[in-house]
Amino acid sequence: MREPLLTGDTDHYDATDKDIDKALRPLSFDDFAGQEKVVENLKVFVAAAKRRGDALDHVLLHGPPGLGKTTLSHIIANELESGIKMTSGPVLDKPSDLAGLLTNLEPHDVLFIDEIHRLNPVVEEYLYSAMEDYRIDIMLDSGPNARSVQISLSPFTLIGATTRSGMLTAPLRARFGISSRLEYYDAKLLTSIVGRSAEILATPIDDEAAYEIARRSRGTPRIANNLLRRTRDFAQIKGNGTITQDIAQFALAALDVDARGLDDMDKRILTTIIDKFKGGPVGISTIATACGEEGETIEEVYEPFLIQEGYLKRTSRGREATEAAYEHLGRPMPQHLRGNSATGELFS
Ligand SMILES: Nc1ncnc2c1ncn2[C@@H]1O[C@H](COP(=O)(O)OP(=O)(O)OP(=O)(O)O)[C@@H](O)[C@H]1O
Ligand SMILES: [Mg+2]
Repeated sequence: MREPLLTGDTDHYDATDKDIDKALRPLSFDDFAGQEKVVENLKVFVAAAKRRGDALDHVLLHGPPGLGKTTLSHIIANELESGIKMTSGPVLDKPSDLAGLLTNLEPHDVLFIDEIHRLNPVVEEYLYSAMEDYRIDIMLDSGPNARSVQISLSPFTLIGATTRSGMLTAPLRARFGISSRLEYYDAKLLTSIVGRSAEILATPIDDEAAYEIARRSRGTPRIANNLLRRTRDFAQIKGNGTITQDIAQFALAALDVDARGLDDMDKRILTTIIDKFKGGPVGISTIATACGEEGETIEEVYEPFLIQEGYLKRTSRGREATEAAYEHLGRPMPQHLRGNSATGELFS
């Protein structure tokens, strides 16, 4: 089976791939390409907190997968010269799991909670006082002996990461003093990321090849790095080790990544809407069933890019394929769909 380029974290890689991942991860703000506004602001907040001797305010990082949320969290901890403890929403089953983590934090440490939109509501409740007052109330015993004790915590920074900021509850969102949205990277930035990664991997790569990989990476550094690793395999087996443009094009075609960076699932989503649902509008769950993919994954992973690139439109009645989608897939667009007449967008 083809290695999934988009979904999931790095669990499915073998050990060497994990090691490579680690090696490619930027460790300081200066190594981190792009997201200038986010990074500039974070630099100021980190410097100010350090100068005052305070813990950095809580940070929410949101945006599509693979854009650098986890990476930035490590960088923030590094720049704060603090420790970092990592966990994720679904893992924190009970309040005691959270209490265990919180009570082990040193002053100014970072607690990173990935997928924070998937916190158990009971655990989330406990997080409120921890974030606000650096204390938690723990229930000891149960039944008639039940009593609550208050535990003070070290001042700490919670960094929450999510691909679905819309799913965060209002009280939780309100407790983050800093909220940063990561955006897709342009091809130029990704070219420099590919160049840097190739250098770390000691793989020679031509400029055109780096650009070729970059522009087909769905604006996502994780994908750029994955495609680089796979093209490097092709260069070593089919070529002389150097990633040339020819090798890059060959490898990307073999990986089913098309000229605009759309992969198999992207294309499946668009062809489903066009061929099975006359271009839409069609609901996300219907698309999901027809494509054999989770609706949540489509919304989180695929749709944001397809919308940004102008292949897909979100309307009140569902998703619609755009003229660009018809064109890209080589399908004639029905006359009645031209000029948005079917979407009601002209008048909304
Ligand atoms: N700005 C950047 N410069 C260089 N490399 C980057 C940058 N952002 C991300 N990367 C690379 O992309 C990979 C994926 O980034 P990261 O794991 O931080 O994404 P994420 O936003 O946490 O994704 P997910 O939502 O899936 O958890 C990292 O291993 C890192 O090497
Ligand atoms: Mg992550």
